[in-house]
Amino acid sequence: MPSAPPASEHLVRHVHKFGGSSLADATRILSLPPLVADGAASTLVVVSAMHGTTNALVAMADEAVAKGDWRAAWQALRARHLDAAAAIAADNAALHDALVADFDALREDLEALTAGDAGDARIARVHGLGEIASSRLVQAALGDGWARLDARDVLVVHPGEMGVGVEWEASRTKLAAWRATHPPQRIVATGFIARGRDGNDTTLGRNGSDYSAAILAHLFDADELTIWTDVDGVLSADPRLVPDATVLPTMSYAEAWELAYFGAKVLHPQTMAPVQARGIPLRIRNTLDPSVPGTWILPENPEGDAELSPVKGLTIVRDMAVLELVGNGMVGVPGTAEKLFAALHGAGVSVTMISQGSSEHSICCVVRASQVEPARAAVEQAFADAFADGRTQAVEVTPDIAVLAAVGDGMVGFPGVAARLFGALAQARVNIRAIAQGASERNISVAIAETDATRALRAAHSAFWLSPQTVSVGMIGPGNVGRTLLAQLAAVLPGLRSRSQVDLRLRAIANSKRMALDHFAIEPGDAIARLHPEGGEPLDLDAFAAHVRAGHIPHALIIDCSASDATAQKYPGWIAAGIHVVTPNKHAGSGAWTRYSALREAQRHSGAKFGYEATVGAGLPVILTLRNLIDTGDTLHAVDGMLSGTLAWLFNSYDGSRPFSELVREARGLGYTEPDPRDDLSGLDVARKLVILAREAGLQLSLEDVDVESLVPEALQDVGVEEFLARLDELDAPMDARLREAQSKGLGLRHLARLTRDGKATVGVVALPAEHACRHTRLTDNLVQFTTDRYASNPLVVQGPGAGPDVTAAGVFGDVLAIANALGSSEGRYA
Ligand SMILES: NC(=O)C1=CN([C@@H]2O[C@H](COP(=O)(O)OP(=O)(O)OC[C@H]3O[C@@H](n4cnc5c(N)ncnc54)[C@H](O)[C@@H]3O)[C@@H](O)[C@H]2O)C=CC1
Ligand SMILES: N[C@@H](CC=O)C(=O)O
Repeated sequence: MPSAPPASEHLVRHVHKFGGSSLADATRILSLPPLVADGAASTLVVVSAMHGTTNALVAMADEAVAKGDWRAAWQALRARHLDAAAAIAADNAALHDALVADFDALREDLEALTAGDAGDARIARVHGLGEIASSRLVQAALGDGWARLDARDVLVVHPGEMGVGVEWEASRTKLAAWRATHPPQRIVATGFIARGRDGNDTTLGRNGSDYSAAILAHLFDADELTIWTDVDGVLSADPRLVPDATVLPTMSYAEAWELAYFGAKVLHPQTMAPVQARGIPLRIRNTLDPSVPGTWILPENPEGDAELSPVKGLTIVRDMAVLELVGNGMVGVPGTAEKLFAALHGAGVSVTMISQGSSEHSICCVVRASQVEPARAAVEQAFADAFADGRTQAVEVTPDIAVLAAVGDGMVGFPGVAARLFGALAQARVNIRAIAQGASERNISVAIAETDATRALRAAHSAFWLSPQTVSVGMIGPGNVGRTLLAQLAAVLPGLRSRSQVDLRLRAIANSKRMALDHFAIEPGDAIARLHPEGGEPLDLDAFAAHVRAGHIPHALIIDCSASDATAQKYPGWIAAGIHVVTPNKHAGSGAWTRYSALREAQRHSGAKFGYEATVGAGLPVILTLRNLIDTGDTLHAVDGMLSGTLAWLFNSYDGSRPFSELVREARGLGYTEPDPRDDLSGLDVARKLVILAREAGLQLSLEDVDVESLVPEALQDVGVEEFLARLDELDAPMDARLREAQSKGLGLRHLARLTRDGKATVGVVALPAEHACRHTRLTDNLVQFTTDRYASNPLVVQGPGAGPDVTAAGVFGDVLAIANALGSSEGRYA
């Protein structure tokens, strides 16, 4: 850690550092000036090499040392820089000449390497040429009034065990000398390169420009350091692995250090120390979108920050191995740990994680896979005596390990963080091999099998960053009901998210032919467009379900708004896999008993819910009412009434003034009928509802047990839907005769259903007197009477609109919300 200077000098106010991605070509370089024109009177810009340049230079140096051919690569790199110079400042001959001289010097170094005249300084000079060249380009792009600082003239460093260390006093002296010959002005400085104590060229190590910028910010006593990159800031996890990773608005130096050390790529791990020593705020911003606020890295997290999540970020380090020293004779013996770690130190092995149970029977540590064999050999040698006399038994190595680290200042003194992490890993079936948490409580690390790494990271991330009521939703069947439900979701979801923890993410949509899957979320209002024309991909219900059941989202739910038996076939499997299912589709509830029992059995095992309230009475609470009666110990004697919205509307409207067929067409147009209206007219739809209610009441009823009167003439039973609709008027004469006969007796027609406790079920048209309750219904009203022990002489009645896209979609939505609400914990988000 550098020491703070005696007094604050503020030689520059603001240091900006641009990485290779911000310097990819002349266009990007020309876009930098506005980013540094922030009003600061004194500014220092630190640059990396142009994108890909350092890799090219390293490859050239390797090629030269191997006496291979580096000339074509040299030529290409030179041309790239001269082209960029021409694009940035065509008439700047000095810039052109300086670059030509740089590349001539590079060629001389490469020739020397080829000739066998190697040496670290020469190699470092080759590696660092990219920063020399890019600093010239950036200086030209920034225009007049910018001096160029070759960091080798100022920075003095030495190699150390923890990486390159800075010779602060020597560097300050050199800076003072440099400043004496350079009037105060704005400066462009090279990143990455420096001088060693011996005066030779050296570098700060790969990706060391962040570190350069932090050192220069410290030396110039800057007020602020901005590191410009190509991402929006520091993310809560690697977004390539965790699609829901979010940009962290703030973090502390300590958190940033832990995250960088444990593999977060956005910062070089050594960057923090120089800025921390002076408390210089560090900000990560995106050159591609400067409007994004980015991430502030500050001495302390702002107050209230931990309420967002006690864990700031999660990282995964792969290619690790667990090394465990096991021995009965180690218990209570002082010095064992010292001996073990001294042996590892002696072998140059870096230890990432240490864990020892209080029994002291074994000490376990995690090391890089590439170092595990030297580590094993060193430990075996150090404990040779203990092995010989049996005090230690084995050095066990478990390969293919990854370390998952959860980092956050907010974990300090916050109960339940470890429980949440371990709970999430357990739920994702990730076995933990070793655990380490320092007394700082800022980092919990777990060693897991490398094959579990991505799953573990996603599960842990969702546990800390997503609401426990985040649900990955897939919707099948955007027809009358489905389309209306999408509109309801579009209207309600934004408010729902802001006033509750329920976070429904529509991630998949399918019709009978195609499906569209989205990693994040589809706006409900855009969902249908995603399928048209020929959008998405061919429908595959298994792939659809697998996508909905994303590992990184806590819960999954499929809404089936089709009338398809094929989709209903899938419910038991989906429910067994933990996917909740909500549907107005009656096939599963009323279909084959074996499938129905399989579905219920799957529910018992997985705990996933099956919401099918809308299958009876659309949005009315019919199933809920019956379930409450049964669950509270009542006994059902009978259910009877009107269970078809379509037939209710037809018989409420049919007075002989218009043909029956015309009314059927109108009911279809209003979205009351089933996709095939014969399902209504044949009584099948009502029979399905009776079966659903019977099963809910504990009766093993099936469709074939229901005595159904059909209104569909035999000749129309087996034709296609279109032909049936074309020949609808064949219904008119028989219906007309029936109506007239009823009217002649002062009666009116109604479609009724009845189920009794002995399993007798009937469905059909009945002529009723004017005083009958079913004659006092309106439009699509369903009227369902439950006669029970408690409601014996005066049945409990549920009445109201029983068909139509609006009320049905609302019934489906109600089921979805009931499930999502039940997923929440009563303890609050992170309590
Ligand atoms: N309309 C209403 O008032 C009520 C309807 N229901 C039920 O709601 C469901 C939907 O009814 P509507 O929206 O009127 O039907 P619809 O015919 O307008 O829409 C059905 C949708 O399902 C899709 N689909 C059909 N077969 C499919 C398959 N094999 N795989 C995937 N998708 C498939 C179609 O592409 C279409 O998007 C039906 O099960 C119906 O019984 C339940 C209560 C009331
Ligand atoms: N077609 C059905 C719709 C609801 O289940 C009806 O009319 O009742």
